[in-house]
Amino acid sequence: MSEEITGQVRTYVTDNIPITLISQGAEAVVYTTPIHPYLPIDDSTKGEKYIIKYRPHKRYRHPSIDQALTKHRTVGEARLLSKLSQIEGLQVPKLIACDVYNGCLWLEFLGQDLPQGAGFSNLKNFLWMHAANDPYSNVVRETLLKVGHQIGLLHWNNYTHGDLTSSNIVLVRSQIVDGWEPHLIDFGLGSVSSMVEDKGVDLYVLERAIMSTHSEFADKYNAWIIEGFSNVYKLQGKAGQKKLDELLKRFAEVRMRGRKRTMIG
Ligand SMILES: Nc1ncnc2c1ncn2[C@@H]1O[C@H](COP(=O)(O)OP(=O)(O)OP(=O)(O)O)[C@@H](O)[C@H]1O
Repeated sequence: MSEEITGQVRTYVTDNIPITLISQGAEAVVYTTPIHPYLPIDDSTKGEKYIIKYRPHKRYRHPSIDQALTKHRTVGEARLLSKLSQIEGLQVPKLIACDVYNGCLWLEFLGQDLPQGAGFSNLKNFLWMHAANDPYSNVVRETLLKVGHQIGLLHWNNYTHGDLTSSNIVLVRSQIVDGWEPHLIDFGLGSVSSMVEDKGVDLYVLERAIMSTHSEFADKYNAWIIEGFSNVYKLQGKAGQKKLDELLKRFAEVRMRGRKRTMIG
């Protein structure tokens, strides 16, 4: 199946653009390529990597519905990314190109391999790497505060992610200090929303993701994320504090509902 999909992507991007499969998820197939779609191959692009995210056709859907849905989701993600990149301080991949008709997005590649063979630098692997020797180290705390800050900026500006897992938070080594800069990726289910419910669900999804992979340290990790998140709202004065209280209340309600569901099954 993936061979067939890769063949399809090759016809869209042309044969002289090498692509390497890095992920095949429920919605999309993701490749890296060393070629920028518009810039020449010279010193400025040498050694760079770019992402091609492709939404394959779903055979079970009627072709015209499938095409409309693919177009809708590709445009939706591209539009959202370009709006989010205008929010000061919010870190998301840059949108490079968008082939709406064929369902392809070209994005900035973010992240790198973690030291000690700990895998790609998403939040999940980063926490695994630290779990073994120093789970509550300063770098873990600082990084989780920054993760919370990123989500706070997203929510304060009335956007939601829709699939906020620890794999959808990519860490990039800071150029300025000795630390990591979290970036939010995968806005396929993202939306413009001022609803506390949507925001509460985002926070709950991430809390669950951290609990399921790092249960021993999850209370502290989640508290640091919420601390970073809350700081964004508190900076907005009284209005921010009011919104924060409302949001955290709803988050607690979402969590309660989730618990009941788990107990009942
Ligand atoms: N801009 C990026 N930079 C680096 N890696 C990326 C980038 N975008 C996606 N990836 C990699 O590809 C994986 C899948 O991407 P993404 O989550 O956007 O697709 P998806 O099909 O919606 O995934 P899933 O169905 O697994 O949620 C990511 O977990 C990440 O490892």
